[in-house]
Amino acid sequence: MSATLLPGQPHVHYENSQLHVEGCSLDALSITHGTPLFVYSKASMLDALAAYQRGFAGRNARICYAMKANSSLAILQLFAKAGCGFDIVSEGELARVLAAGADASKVIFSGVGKTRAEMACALEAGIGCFNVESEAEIDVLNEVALGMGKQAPISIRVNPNVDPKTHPYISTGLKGNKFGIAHERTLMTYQRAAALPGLKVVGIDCHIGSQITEETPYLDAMDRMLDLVESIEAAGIPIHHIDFGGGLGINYNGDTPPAADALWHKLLGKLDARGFGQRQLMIEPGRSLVGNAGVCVTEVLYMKPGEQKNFCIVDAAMNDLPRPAMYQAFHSIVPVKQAASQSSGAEVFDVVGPVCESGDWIGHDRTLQVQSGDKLAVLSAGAYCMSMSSNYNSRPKAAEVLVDGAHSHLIRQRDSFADQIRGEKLL
Ligand SMILES: Cc1ncc(COP(=O)(O)O)c(C=O)c1O
Ligand SMILES: N[C@@H](CCCC[NH3+])C(=O)O
Repeated sequence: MSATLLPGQPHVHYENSQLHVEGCSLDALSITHGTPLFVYSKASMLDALAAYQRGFAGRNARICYAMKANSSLAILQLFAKAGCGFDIVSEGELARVLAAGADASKVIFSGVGKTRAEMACALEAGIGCFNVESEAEIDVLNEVALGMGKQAPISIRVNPNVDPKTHPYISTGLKGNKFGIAHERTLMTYQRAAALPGLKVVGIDCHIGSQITEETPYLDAMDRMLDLVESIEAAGIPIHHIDFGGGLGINYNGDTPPAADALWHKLLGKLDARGFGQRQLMIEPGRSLVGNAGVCVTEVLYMKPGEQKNFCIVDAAMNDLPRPAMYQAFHSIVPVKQAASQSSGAEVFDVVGPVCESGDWIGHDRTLQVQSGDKLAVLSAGAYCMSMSSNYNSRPKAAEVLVDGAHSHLIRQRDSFADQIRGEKLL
């Protein structure tokens, strides 16, 4: 018996040439549940969480899982049971975390466009904090809270103008981004918010971007945040918690982000040095908790040799895995069964889906030894894949399985076509 680990995927390995997630064979799971199929490792998610927990040992810290990365109920339940709070960005996300058993007081609500209805719903549920993103939102939240006879707990999300050195679509902490309140306007905005009777200032927040693989942007952002906390407190407004957002990257293609515990060791050093070491901390990690825990299994439908390109057409598509089309993102693609001879017969293919768009690709120029009927696994598909999937081309959303050791649990069935047309009316 031979076990071969895959880089960056601690719970995905070949055993006797068959790809496994923990103790479950992906070939067997895809025979039972069909393809495309998302398969997640519970141990991988809990290990990723443990790295943050180690980093915060002995500190007053709360890990609020940014559920937009993967909002499957069973995954939310797993993090809720592990003691996490949640970072949400819509009423729909609030409904999901509450359905999964989350403690509302550990929920924080981010996003630049919260509606009055969403604010009211979150106030009614008793969430822990609104991360307010504009001066206009401050006034609306104050009005909504007063109308309900409540006070809304708030942090102001600061845009620290730090370059996270990531894809421009997932950078959020630069002046040109729509997120947060400009660093220079932060103090006056706190002073305004603190004077409003419907609001209670509890913290400060930032989130500078996603898939960050360097520590410098975090260290710079922390300096800027602590400067602000000092000036806000000097103006007589106490800041009970510091929320430092999420954004830590994962290994997709040889990326080497810092480990969560090592990064936080450095950041806590900064907090300690400036006397903020005992302040309550919050973070909002998404991708780094779930990204490397998931794979998407897909079956090869057709091999299509061409004059300029060879295509390997699979049954997963941009509606299941939108990241390549949206950000030219790279996901490793590996066979579910390793061929007897690794080198002979391998060719270079574009791996593409059935959707009617030239942008429907999963991998460009991949060297594979495949034929129709074979299965492939798209790696690092735990974050921003299922949660960004759609029914484009009226394709059903894929099923999802959570693996726990040798056990597998179907946590979401493939959509039915009846589900897709429910709620629509013929004229
Ligand atoms: C406000 C906020 N918090 C947290 C996250 C989670 O980011 P990531 O999945 O990169 O950790 C995001 C997404 O970038 C976000 O917009
Ligand atoms: N959807 C992005 C991350 C967005 C983070 C949310 N602000 C991705 O797949 O990389």
